[in-house]
Amino acid sequence: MSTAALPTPSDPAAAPGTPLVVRSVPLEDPGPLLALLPAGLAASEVVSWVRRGEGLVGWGVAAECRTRGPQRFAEAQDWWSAVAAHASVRDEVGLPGSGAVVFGSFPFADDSAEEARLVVPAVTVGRRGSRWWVTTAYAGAGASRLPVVAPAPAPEAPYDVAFADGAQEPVQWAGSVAEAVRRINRGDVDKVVLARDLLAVARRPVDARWVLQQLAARYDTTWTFAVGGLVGATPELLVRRDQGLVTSRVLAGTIRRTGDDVKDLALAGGLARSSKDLEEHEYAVRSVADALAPHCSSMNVPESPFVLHLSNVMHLATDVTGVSADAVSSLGLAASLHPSAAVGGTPTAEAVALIAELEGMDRGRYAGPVGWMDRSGDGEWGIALRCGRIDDDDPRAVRLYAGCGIVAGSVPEAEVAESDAKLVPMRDALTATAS
Ligand SMILES: C=C(O[C@@H]1C=C(C(=O)O)C=C[C@H]1O)C(=O)O
Repeated sequence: MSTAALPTPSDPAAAPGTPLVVRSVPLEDPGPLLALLPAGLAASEVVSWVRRGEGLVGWGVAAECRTRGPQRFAEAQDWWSAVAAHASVRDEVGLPGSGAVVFGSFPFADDSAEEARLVVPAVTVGRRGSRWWVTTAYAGAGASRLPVVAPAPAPEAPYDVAFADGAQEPVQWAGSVAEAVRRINRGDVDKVVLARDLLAVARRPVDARWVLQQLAARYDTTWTFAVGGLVGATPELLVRRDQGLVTSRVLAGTIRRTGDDVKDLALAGGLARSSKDLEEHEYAVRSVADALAPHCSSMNVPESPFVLHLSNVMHLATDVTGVSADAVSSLGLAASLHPSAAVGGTPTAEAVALIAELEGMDRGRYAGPVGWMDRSGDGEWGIALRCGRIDDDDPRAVRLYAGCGIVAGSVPEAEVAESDAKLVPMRDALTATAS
C-alpha cells in the first residue's frame, strides 16, 4: 500500500501523513454541480457522485491512498479510519456528504494489476435538495482559503474519436459466451457474467467533465461518477448506508430499448415474465440479500422485481433494504457484497475463476465498487458499470467495458447485442458534439 497526503496550494510543504484540516460551510446555489468542475484538470483529479443534480463533485488532492490485492478493501478502510481519526474537522453543514469525505474506486479482481484509488479532494461541493455546501481539505497548518465556486468554462467535445476492439473481437467473445453456456450446462456454475472491452482513442486529451455532463444529461436515474480517471453512469447501487438504513439496488436481466414507447412497454412486460431473465435476477438478489443479512437486524427483499427504464436498455431491478445491526462501514458492506452475482456469478468463486479464464482481460476497476464515504462510515457505493477509464499516462485513450449475465438459456449473438447496448452511453458521450 502506498499512501501520501499531497501538497495543496494552501500548504505546498505538507509532508506525507500530515493531519488533514477539513472545513464545510453552506453555499448559495452556485449552479449545476457538474458545471462547477474547473477546466484544465487531469481526469484523475476530478471526482463525481451525482444523480439528478444532487450529490458531490470535487477536485484536487488533499490526501490519497492506493492499494491492491485481496486485502484492498481492508487496507483502504484502515487508511481512511486513520486519516479521519486524525483530521481536524469543522462542519457547519451537518448533512450526509459534508465534513471529511473520501472517494474510492476498487478493482474487480483480487489479482488485478490495477490499484484501488482513494482520494480526499482539496475541494468538494455538495448539494442535497435546496442545500449547498463547500468543503475544503488540506494537509498541515496554514489558513484555509475558501475557493471560488462558480460555473467553469464549458468543456470541449472529444476530438475525432476512433474505436477499436479490445481483448476479444465480438465474434471471439460470442465464442466465450458459448463456452460459458457449455460450462453451465455441464454444471460448473449456475450463472457467470462475461464482459468485453473496447478502446476509444481521441486526437486530443478527453475532458472527463464533458463525459460526465453528457452522461448526466441522458441518464438521469443513474449515478454519474468519476474517481481516479474512471468515469461513467451506473444504474446499480451496490450499497448505501445512511444513519442506520442500508439500501441496495440490484439489477440483472436486460433488454434493449427500441426507441418506440409502445413497443418498449410490451418489451418491458416480456422482460418481467422472461424465465431466463428472472432466473438471472434471482441469483443476483440472493447474493446481495445473503451478504447483507449478517449485518442487518431486519431486511425487506421484495418478491418480484420492477422494470427500470434507461434511455438505452431496461433492467429487472430490486431494491433491498435493511436496518444496520453493526458498526460495519458502507465500504465494509460493499466489500462483503463484492462481487455480487450481478457482475460475478453463482457460485462466486467458480464464476470468478471462469471469468478470468474466458474473458482474456484484466477488468481493472470496471465492475468494482465506486463511491464515497464519510467519517462515520455512512456513504454510497455503486458498481462501476457503463464506464470507461481515461488513461493516466495518455488521456486521449479511454478503455470502455460492458458485460452480460450468462445463464443456461443465453444465446451468444443476443449477448453481443446486449453488450453493445450497454456500451452506448459511453460511446455516445465520447462521440457527441457540442450543440
Ligand atoms: C455487467 C453489466 O451489467 C450488469 C448485468 C446485467 C445483465 O446481465 O442483465 C444488468 C445490469 C448489471 O448488473 C454491465 O453493464 O457491464
